[in-house]
Amino acid sequence: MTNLYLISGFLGAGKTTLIQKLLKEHFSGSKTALIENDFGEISIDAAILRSGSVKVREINSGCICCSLSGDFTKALEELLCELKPENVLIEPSGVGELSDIEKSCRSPKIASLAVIRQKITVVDVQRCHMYLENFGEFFEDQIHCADTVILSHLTQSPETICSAEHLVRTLNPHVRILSTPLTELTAEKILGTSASNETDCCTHHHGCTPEHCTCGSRAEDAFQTVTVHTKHEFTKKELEACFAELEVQSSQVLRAKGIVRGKRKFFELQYVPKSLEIKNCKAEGSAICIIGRNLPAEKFREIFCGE
Ligand SMILES: Nc1nc2c(ncn2[C@@H]2O[C@H](COP(=O)(O)OP(=O)(O)OP(=O)(O)O)[C@@H](O)[C@H]2O)c(=O)[nH]1
Repeated sequence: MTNLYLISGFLGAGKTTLIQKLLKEHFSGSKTALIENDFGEISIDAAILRSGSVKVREINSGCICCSLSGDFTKALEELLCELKPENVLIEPSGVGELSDIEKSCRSPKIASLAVIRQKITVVDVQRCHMYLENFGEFFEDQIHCADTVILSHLTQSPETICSAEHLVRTLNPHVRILSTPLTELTAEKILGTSASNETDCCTHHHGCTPEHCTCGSRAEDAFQTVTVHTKHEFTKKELEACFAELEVQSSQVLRAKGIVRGKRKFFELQYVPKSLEIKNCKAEGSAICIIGRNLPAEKFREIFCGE
């Protein structure tokens, strides 16, 4: 039996960061595969994770369990049959519903090949109240169905951490909450106690089965993505100025990420509201994916010298 680990969390919460840590510290010596689903035209996460050594299968656009439910179950089944991995890590898009992914993983075909070991949800303590208020249906489901919640972006005051913990507890009284910074948590601590039991933990039902799911249209109705392809060679300063302008043009950007060209190198861009990270990057790329509502696509193309 292959072990399945579901890693969910809202946009920008820290899923990929957690997966990178687990791959390095726990799964490196084992046959481990990763299924990635970015909400957008291209998968930035897959490009970043592929620059390591792990086998990555990506499913783009929409939500893996929903509009592409058949594709997801098929991709997972193929992967299980072809590779026979010991472990598969599944990262749904930030607007994927954990309950739906779980249902797909418990479908008869998959259940005969693999078993869910852990359902982990990463929760950004700085933004969780805002996300619950504005995107409750996606956010609640991810917490409600988790075995373990890892709190992220813990740089704020202890009160913020306490109120995030309280919010999580209200949505899922029995969940295990880890509130130590990710850098100080061991992989064993994260994966150690398998709280996952074989009963259907999730009482939230919205009438979808993996085969006939309507959630994809919900995610696609609620969120818009704009992908800007750009061959421009940026400096860090220029990129900072571009994102400052992006915030002027739209207050409804929830997430942006991309890989763009710099002078003789590539930059990985990670943006969540009010925070931009620019890192040197091994993977090559020339696109930025922006997620939010009522996005001015043309303005964004102008800002990033898009094609
Ligand atoms: N300060 C801080 N930054 C973090 C933490 N976790 C992740 N980040 C940063 O937040 C950004 C988004 O992190 P990702 O790991 O890509 O988030 P994600 O949940 O995979 O994002 P999507 O899949 O795009 O929704 C990156 O710049 C990370 O370096 C954390 O605990 N603290």
